Amino acid sequence: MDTFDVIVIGAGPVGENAADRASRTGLSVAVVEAELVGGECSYWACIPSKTLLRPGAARAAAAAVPGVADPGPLDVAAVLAWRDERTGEGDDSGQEQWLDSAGIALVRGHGRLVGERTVEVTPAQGVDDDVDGQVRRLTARCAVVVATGSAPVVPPVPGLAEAAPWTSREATAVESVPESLVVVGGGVVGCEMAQAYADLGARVTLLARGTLLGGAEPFAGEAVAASLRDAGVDVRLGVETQGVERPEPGGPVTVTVTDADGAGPAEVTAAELLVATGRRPRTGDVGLGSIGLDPDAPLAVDDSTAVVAADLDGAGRPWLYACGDVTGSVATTHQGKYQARVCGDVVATRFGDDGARAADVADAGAWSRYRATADHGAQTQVVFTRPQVAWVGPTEAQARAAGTDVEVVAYALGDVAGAGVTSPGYPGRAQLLVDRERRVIVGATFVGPDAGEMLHAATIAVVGEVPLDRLWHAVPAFPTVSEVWLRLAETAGL
Ligand SMILES: Cc1cc2nc3c(=O)[nH]c(=O)nc-3n(C[C@H](O)[C@H](O)[C@H](O)COP(=O)(O)OP(=O)(O)OC[C@H]3O[C@@H](n4cnc5c(N)ncnc54)[C@H](O)[C@@H]3O)c2cc1C
Ligand SMILES: NC(=O)c1ccc[n+]([C@@H]2O[C@H](COP(=O)([O-])OP(=O)(O)OC[C@H]3O[C@@H](n4cnc5c(N)ncnc54)[C@H](O)[C@@H]3O)[C@@H](O)[C@H]2O)c1
Repeated sequence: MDTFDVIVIGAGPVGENAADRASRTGLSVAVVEAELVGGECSYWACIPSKTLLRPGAARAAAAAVPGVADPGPLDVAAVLAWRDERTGEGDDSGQEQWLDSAGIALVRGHGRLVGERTVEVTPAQGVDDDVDGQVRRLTARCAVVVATGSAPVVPPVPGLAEAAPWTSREATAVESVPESLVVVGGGVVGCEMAQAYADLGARVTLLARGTLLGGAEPFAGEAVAASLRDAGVDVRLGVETQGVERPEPGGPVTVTVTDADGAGPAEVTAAELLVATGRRPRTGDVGLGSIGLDPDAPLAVDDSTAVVAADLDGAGRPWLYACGDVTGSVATTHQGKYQARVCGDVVATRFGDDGARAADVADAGAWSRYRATADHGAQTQVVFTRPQVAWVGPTEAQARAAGTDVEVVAYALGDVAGAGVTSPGYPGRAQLLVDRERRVIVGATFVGPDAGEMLHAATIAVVGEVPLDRLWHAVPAFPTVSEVWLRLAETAGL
């Protein structure tokens, strides 16, 4: 059967979720996947990177506690073996079985729109495809969801592409750790991989155009830069990459940089080079031109995840949806899956049960399950460096630029009793942004060991718009690091 109610292009974490939710009112759903079911996150991003980072964090936590013997260097082979175990060594048969058990059809191959609600699937390189070298044409009775993710950007620096640099794929899939690594880009991937490779014993140089972690509060990037330097990483801020040379394929690579003020040039030579300069939504080869959309732009969506620029179907309903990295509005698995839950529920309700409940979607309020409202002011992110950096909502600068009069309330994590019994010199800081007019928290940043585990309390406070006076009654347990919430409330005047 080549006709389904819903076709999802891309079976990453986001596409899988959207397909699952869309099938819950009995709609037939197919997902088209060109590589591995589970997407970037499972095999070349979140999961491998976190397994590479966790051993170093565990070692540092143990080493910080008096009386614990020096844990010594990491067992690199064991770390890589654990990474392989967690990523399933590129075997997606478990994910395939899950799709099967959920009643979702998997079509392996490369999907492209060729008109309204029509998707052509062609063989994809290196994939055991279902199209047997043939082109297969799928028709969707109701909706098409694009969840094709994103691809790394390699900037047009002279010699860079020719040097065959690593992107995050090679960095997370490594079989042996190079003696030295130069990382271009001081964002999330650059900082996490600089941390991981320093932990694994490589001599690391991190080249950042500006400061580190530009999307977070400035104090977060400063803390990560200081800690990476303590770990032996050569962190160079405010440098511009001018050129790359690699005379022998696989041989040493030399990067030429200048300071922002033009000083230099200086050269950095290393055994390997990682480019971590951002990602772009994967829209270029999805056939968007066939339906009059710009293939070079992210697929902008409204709060119901309907693609804004797409035409409606004959009954006046949106038929094209998108979620995850491809929208350009989120770049994490958890926010993409949030969009996917909204998308799947919108599609299932709008088109399922013969459309009997379509009005539920049309009339939905901002905080209904049919609107991705948290995308606007409550996106979360955790960076798994040491210290970890975790935040929800806008930074102070972003909040002020949006016209919100915020009070900044900050407290040193090391000054709470729970930190004092965790380890001497416990580092870190918690910061809340309080809307002065409404007396609710609109943003929060935590920097410290395991800071990501403290984030969700803040996310609940932001999404729930919990008044500070009520938050006062949420009593953190003694002696935990989360007692910082009490200290923050006191600092805010309670
Ligand atoms: C190194 C690294 C570490 C990261 N760590 C984290 C983390 O710790 N936490 C976090 O939340 N996020 C993390 N991210 C971000 C996270 O990986 C992405 O946000 C997430 O993978 C997006 O999911 P997605 O389903 O939108 O896209 P993807 O995971 O990219 O999946 C898209 C899928 O679509 C398929 N596809 C694309 N085009 C087609 C086509 N035309 N036809 C058929 N199939 C197609 C692809 O093969 C792929 O399987 C990390 C990213 C990187 C690079
Ligand atoms: N823990 C997590 O949630 C996690 C981990 C890794 C990646 N991710 C996601 O993956 C996405 C991609 O990560 P990323 O680090 O590649 O992107 P990023 O946008 O976080 O950082 C890119 C960095 O590269 C710099 N840059 C851009 N062009 C440059 C150039 N020509 N020369 C030097 N520097 C340049 C930018 O100034 C920026 O600092 C992120 O948006 C992030 O959300 C998430």
